[in-house]
Amino acid sequence: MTTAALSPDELEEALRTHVKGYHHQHPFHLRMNNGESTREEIRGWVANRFYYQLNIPKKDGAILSACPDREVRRRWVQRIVDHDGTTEGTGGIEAWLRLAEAVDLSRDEVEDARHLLPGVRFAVDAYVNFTRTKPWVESVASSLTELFAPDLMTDRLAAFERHYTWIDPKELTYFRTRIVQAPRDSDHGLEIVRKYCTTKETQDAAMSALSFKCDVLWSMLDAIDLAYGHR
Ligand SMILES: O=C(O)c1cc(C(=O)O)c2c(n1)C(=O)C(=O)c1cc(C(=O)O)[nH]c1-2
Repeated sequence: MTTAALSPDELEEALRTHVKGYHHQHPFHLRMNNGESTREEIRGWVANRFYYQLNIPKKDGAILSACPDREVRRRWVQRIVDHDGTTEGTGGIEAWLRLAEAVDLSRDEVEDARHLLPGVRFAVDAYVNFTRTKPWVESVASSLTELFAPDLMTDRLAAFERHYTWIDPKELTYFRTRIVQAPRDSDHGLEIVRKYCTTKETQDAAMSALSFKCDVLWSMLDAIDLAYGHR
């Protein structure tokens, strides 16, 4: 650890090294992208990931409520619109439910959380609680796992189209949309962290926030792997 504050470019570089703890390397994802997942594993993953999707707008609402910067709020609010949609049948959560139907889960069984694993619930709740209790810039830093998401989603989309042909490819809209939205979101998050984290203390906090978030995503997959993984 250095003692002096980093320049914005050095900080960005340090944040990007967190890719080494990102969940694209989790054995469950490696198998999924290799075409080795069973239908049961895919269904278990889709049903459980729904709880993450459902909670993203709540954590973005927590960030908005703590953010004093009007210009940031004007842009950040778009994330809630992206996930919740503006009318019935629109938005990311709806797209995820359509993915669930495409893997032969009913909307009911996904929405009533009957498949939700305790470990996934704890991990997702920890993320929302983090954003409710930590300084808003740290919460923004925690969202920067999105820097690494597009590559994983691009690989996932290709893997689904190639290996899991039992899933209607037109119901993979969620991933196609996020591949476009995530870079826009992470650019904004990065801009905020570069601007506000100018001391060693705030930079260390941003780094810890991003590690914490990598752990949230990793823990979700640990729980899913333990429950559904065929090894
Ligand atoms: O499927 C994935 O691997 C993945 C990862 C992440 C991420 O890295 O945080 C997000 C998403 N998906 C996602 O769909 C999403 O909407 C999202 C929002 C956020 C966030 O922290 O604000 N991360 C992610």
